[in-house]
Formats: sequence, structure tokens, C-alpha cells
Amino acid sequence: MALTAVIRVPSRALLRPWARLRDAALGWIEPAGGGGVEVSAQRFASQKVLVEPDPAAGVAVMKFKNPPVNSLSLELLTELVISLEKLENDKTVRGVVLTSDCPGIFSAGLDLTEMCGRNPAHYAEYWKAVQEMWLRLYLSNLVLVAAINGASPAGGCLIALTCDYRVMADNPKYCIGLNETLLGIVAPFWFKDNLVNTIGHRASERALQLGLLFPPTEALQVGMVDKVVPKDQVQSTALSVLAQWMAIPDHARQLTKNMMRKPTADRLLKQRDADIQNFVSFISRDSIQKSLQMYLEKLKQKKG
Ligand SMILES: CCCC/C=C/CC(=O)SCCNC(=O)CCNC(=O)[C@H](O)C(C)(C)COP(=O)(O)OP(=O)(O)OC[C@H]1O[C@@H](n2cnc3c(N)ncnc32)[C@H](O)[C@@H]1OP(=O)(O)O
Repeated sequence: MALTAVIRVPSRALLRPWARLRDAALGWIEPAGGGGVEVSAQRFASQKVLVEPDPAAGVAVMKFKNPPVNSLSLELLTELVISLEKLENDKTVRGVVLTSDCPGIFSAGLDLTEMCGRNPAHYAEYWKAVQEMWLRLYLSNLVLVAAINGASPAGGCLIALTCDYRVMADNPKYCIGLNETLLGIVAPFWFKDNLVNTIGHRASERALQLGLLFPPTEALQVGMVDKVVPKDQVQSTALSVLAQWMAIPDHARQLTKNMMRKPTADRLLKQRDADIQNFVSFISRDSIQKSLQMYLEKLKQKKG
């Protein structure tokens, strides 16, 4: 699918790793010698995030495609944010279904290889991208519905939690939750805030301390998802829900969403740099690096 749009990119932005990655992901080309330049984005289907727009219905389906487990690499996060921004700027789109192109996995969460054995500058860049993804999704003016068609631990669960509604496949093997403590790490306060806003304080306290991963029926009971349906109906149900939410006038729904969510997002916005510093010093500790490496090893050994 080809879509041409002219986007103004300040050339200094092209020097930043984040911007370089974004431009590579979207196939933007800077003309020779360019200062502030106009470039053409000709591919909407990037490598890690597939976007299927349906302008007649005013919706799009966004599919994560980072096999084998849709781990949230820096590249995927970057493409996700850019794809969302493009959809938000597209006046024909009012709602988006977020789902996975990888069978049986919605997303395995943050990419452990981005948080292991790298240098502090990399950790800082990665965490900034994680923050950016959460802020953009959580505050999006679009109606977002998660079609959870597979396992959704940690960062995968976080993506689902940013949505306005969650539909999950009824396979008991698929689990969802913020399981950070099982890895010996701690969910940041904004992960926690998002969970508390969704399932309440007491349920969050239990789920977070124990690192609970809920199968679909339990996730429904605790309020982590809103509907459980057979696997082959997840996307169609999500699209029906989207249509219901889109029946509400945008301005009223958007102002209400913002009123409900802005105080939570502001807590992070007020201390983004400090949150990055906290992450970098926490993740750089030898003990945390060891825990993560052991966890990765365990995942690999599971196969053998
Ligand atoms: C202050 C710090 C706060 C930081 C916050 C962190 C939040 C996070 O999101 S941390 C990440 C937490 N994620 C998990 O605990 C999920 C781990 N993965 C799994 O449980 C399983 O992989 C799965 C249930 C998602 C899928 O199981 P399946 O049997 O289908 O596949 P596997 O054989 O386990 O995995 C295939 C392949 O993928 C690698 N991998 C799995 N998860 C991750 C990941 N999150 N990051 C990077 N790589 C991952 C796994 O090691 C396998 O690799 P190999 O093929 O090389 O063996």
C-alpha cells in the first residue's frame, strides 16, 4: 500500500539516533546538501508495524510484526510512535485497533536485549522511547482498542492498558499482566498508575507485588480486559467496539478522555529526565543485569 505525504523534517533532527532510526524505518530520504527539507514518506507499511487503513469506516488496524515474540525493540517503538502520529494527522481516521501479526503473541514486552549488556547512553535512549510510546498511546485523541490475540506480559500488557478498551482471545495459554517482579525488576510508577486506573488499587497491589500473569477469564474478572471472545473473533469484536465508541462526538469524547488521563500522564511529563536517570542507574546495577541475563537464559533453555 503506498501513501505519499510531505513532512517537514529539521535536518538537525536527522543527526539524532532516534530520528535516524525513524527516518530509516519510514523510508524518508534527505536530498543532497539539505538544510531544513521536505521529504516524502512513501511507505505506510513499515517493517515492524503494519497499518491497514479503512478510510470508509474511519478506522485503521495496526499490527505489530517483530517475530518471534513482538518484543518492543527500539526500532518497533519508533515505528509504533511514528505510525500513530501519522494516523492522528490523517483526518479520515478516528479509531485504531492495535493487534499482533505474530501468532499466539500480542507482545512479549520490552526487549530484554535492549536492557542487557549495553551502555548507559543506550539505556537512556531506549527508556526515552518507552516513555514516548506510553505517553503517545495513553494521551491519543483516537479511540484505541486492543485486540489481544496472544500472550501479553509486562510491556505488552502496558500497551493494552493504554487503550480505551481491551478484547482478549479466550485461549487459557495466553496470559496478561505486569510480571516485572518475576524478573527481579520493578514496574515504574507510570506503569503502576496506568494499572491502578484500570483495575483499582488493591487489585494492582496484589498483581504487581506477585507479578501476576492472568489467563483471559481471570483478566476479565479483575477488569484487566473488557471482553473475552474466541480467537477468530478478536479483531472483528474490536472493530465493533470501535464503532460504538466512534458513535460519540469526537470533541466530547476526546475532552473527557483527556480530563481522565492528563493528571496521570503529567506525573511522568513533570519528571521525564529524572525517570530516565532512575532507569539507567537501576538497570546498570550488576545485580539487575545478572537477574535479567538469568531470565533470558531461562527463556532460551526452555526450548532445549
Ligand atoms: C526499572 C525497570 C523496569 C523495566 C520494565 C520492564 C517491562 C518489560 O516489559 S520486561 C520484559 C518482560 N517480558 C517477559 O517476561 C516475557 C518473556 N517472554 C516469555 O514469557 C515468552 O517468550 C512468551 C510467553 C512471550 C512467548 O513464549 P514462546 O514459547 O512462544 O517463545 P520463547 O521460546 O519463550 O521465546 C522466543 C525467543 O524470543 C526471546 N524472547 C522472549 N521474550 C523476550 C523479550 N521480552 N525480549 C527479548 N527476547 C525475548 C526468547 O529468548 C527466545 O529467543 P531465542 O529464540 O533466541 O531462544
